[in-house]
Amino acid sequence: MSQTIDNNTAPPPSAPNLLELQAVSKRFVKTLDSAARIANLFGAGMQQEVVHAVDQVSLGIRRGEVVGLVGESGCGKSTLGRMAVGLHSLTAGTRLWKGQSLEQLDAAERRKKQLAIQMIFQDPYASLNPRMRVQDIVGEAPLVHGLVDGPQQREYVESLLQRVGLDGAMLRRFPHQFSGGQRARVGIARALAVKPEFLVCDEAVAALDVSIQAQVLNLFIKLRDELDLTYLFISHDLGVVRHLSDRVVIMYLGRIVESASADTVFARANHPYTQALLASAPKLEVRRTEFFAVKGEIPSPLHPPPGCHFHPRCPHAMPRCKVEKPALKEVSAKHFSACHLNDGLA
Ligand SMILES: Nc1ncnc2c1ncn2[C@@H]1O[C@H](COP(=O)(O)OP(=O)(O)OP(=O)(O)O)[C@@H](O)[C@H]1O
Repeated sequence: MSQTIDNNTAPPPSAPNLLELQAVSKRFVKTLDSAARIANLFGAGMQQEVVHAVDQVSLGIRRGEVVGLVGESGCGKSTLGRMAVGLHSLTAGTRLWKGQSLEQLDAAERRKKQLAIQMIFQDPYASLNPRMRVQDIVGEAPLVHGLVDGPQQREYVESLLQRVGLDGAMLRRFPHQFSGGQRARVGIARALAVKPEFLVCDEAVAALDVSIQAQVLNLFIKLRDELDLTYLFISHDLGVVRHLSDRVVIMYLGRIVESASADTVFARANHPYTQALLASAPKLEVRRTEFFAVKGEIPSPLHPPPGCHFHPRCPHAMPRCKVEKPALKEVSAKHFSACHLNDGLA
C-alpha cells in the first residue's frame, strides 16, 4: 500500500451492536446431475451434496465500527456478508438489526429495514449495468423507494457523485466511460443512494490497482466519519484489513477462529491459522520468526473435517483436535480464539 490509510476513530467498546449475527449457519444443497452421480462412486444413489459454507457464526458489529473479515478463498466470507445484508437466507441462527430480529418481520417490513444494510461488490464493472447511464444506476433505487421524486433525481445523483469524489456532470456517462477507480466510486455512490447505515464491502478494492486502492480506502473512512457508517469489510488481503479495521475477524472453513483489534491480531495472533496467514503475507513486514506458512489445501466444505476444522493443516494438532470443536474463548481482553492450546490458560 503506497499511501497511508487514516482511521483513528474507533467507537467505544460500550457502543451497542448495530447488526448482530447470532449462531448463523448457511448450507447450500447441491443436486447432483447424472454424470456427477456416476462419478461419485462412494455415494452411489446419492442425489444431493451439502456445502457447509457458514457454521454457527456469531458476530456483533457496533455502530461506527469497521470490522475486517479475512480468510482464504472458499472459507465463507462472501456467504456471511450476503447473509448480513439479506441476500442469502439463514439456514439457522438469527440476525438482529438494532436489537430486533429481522427474520421475525414480515417480508415487506424486513425489506424496508434492510435498505439500511447495503453491499458493495468486488467488480464494479460486472455489477453496473453497461446500458444504463450513471444517473439511472445511482438514481433508480432511491426513486423506487420514494427517497426522491423524479424532478429531484438529477440533483440527488450529482450530490452523491460529488460526495464520492466524482464530478457531478459525469451522471450522463455509461460505466465503460469511467476508469476502474471511478467505477468503484460509482458503485459506492449507488450503495449510498438509499441512505444506508451499514455497508458490507466484499473485496471492494481487490480489482483496483494498488495505487488507487489507498484512495478508495480513504474514501470509505471519510464516508464513515461524514455519514456515521459502519462497515463489514471482507478481504483476503491482510494489508488492506490492517489499515482499515478497528477489529479483525479471521474465518476458516465456515467458522470464526480468531477475533481481536487489528493491532492485537498483527502483534499477538493466537490461532495457528492466523499465525500461518500472517506468515504467508510477506508484504506485511512481519518480523516474527516462529510463524510458518499455511501448508496444504483448505478442505472441501462438502466434507469438513471433524473437531477443529484446521487440524489436518495444524502443526500443533493433538488427538482431541480431531474430535472436539474448540470454543471461541477470550484469551486476553477482547481477544478471542478457538484453539485447544488455550485450554491451559487461566
Ligand atoms: N450459491 C451457492 N451454491 C452452492 N455453493 C455455494 C454458493 N455460494 C457459495 N458456495 C460455496 O460456499 C463456500 C463458501 O463460499 P464463499 O464465496 O462464501 O467463500 P469466500 O471466502 O467468500 O471465497 P472467495 O474469496 O473465493 O469468494 C464455497 O465452497 C462455495 O463454493
